[in-house]
Amino acid sequence: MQDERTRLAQALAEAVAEALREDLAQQSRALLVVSGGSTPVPFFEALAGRELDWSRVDITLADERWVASDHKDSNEQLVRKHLLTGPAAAASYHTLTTADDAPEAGVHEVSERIAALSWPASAVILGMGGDGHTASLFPDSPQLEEGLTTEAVALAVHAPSVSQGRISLSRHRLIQARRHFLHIAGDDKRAMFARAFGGEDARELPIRAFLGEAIALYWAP
Ligand SMILES: O=C1O[C@H](COP(=O)(O)O)[C@@H](O)[C@H](O)[C@H]1O
Repeated sequence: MQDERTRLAQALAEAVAEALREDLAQQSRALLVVSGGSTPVPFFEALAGRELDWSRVDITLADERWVASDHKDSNEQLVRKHLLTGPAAAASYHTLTTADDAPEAGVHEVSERIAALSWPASAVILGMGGDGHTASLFPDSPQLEEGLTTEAVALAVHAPSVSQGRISLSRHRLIQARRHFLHIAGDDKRAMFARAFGGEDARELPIRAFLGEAIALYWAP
């Protein structure tokens, strides 16, 4: 099982590295949007070693927990530890947090920072939680409707199912990419993906809001 996840991570890393190389041949900078959580670690490690001109790559996250960057739940910490190493250490990372106490206070500054990057992104890699959430667009969040419909770059998010406030890029912003990938692992995620694929209501399973786009599924047991 672990071998299959490692192979999957390597295949995804090669596809994303190739996307970045292709775009960097045509433009001065390329943007990569990655997800947090636990699934991306082997992908980050595989991608970090790929040879390309990382000094012209900007990296940001699809979503972040509103915690300090050295907090164990910080997605940024995950990126710094597992992706911004080796050749990829030359990339520029753009944080989704500020020094403010709450995401509502920081969302404007974050949105301006992220809007200034080279959109459309070369690649957006989404994850999916066991409840069908993606980025921080949670089915039980009062901000879900806003996240699915706003044309703003990002929004502050709270949900009963998660303890920390969050910031998430909006659906509108996340679909602004040349390539989309969905990276998931495990039989429970496959079953959730099949359920999502078989229905339409993104308010029930937010990942559905991205399945109408061309999205490459990377799954391993
Ligand atoms: O909370 C989050 O969850 C999803 C899925 O994470 P995983 O650990 O089940 O892979 C992730 O895509 C998102 O970025 C993260 O903040």
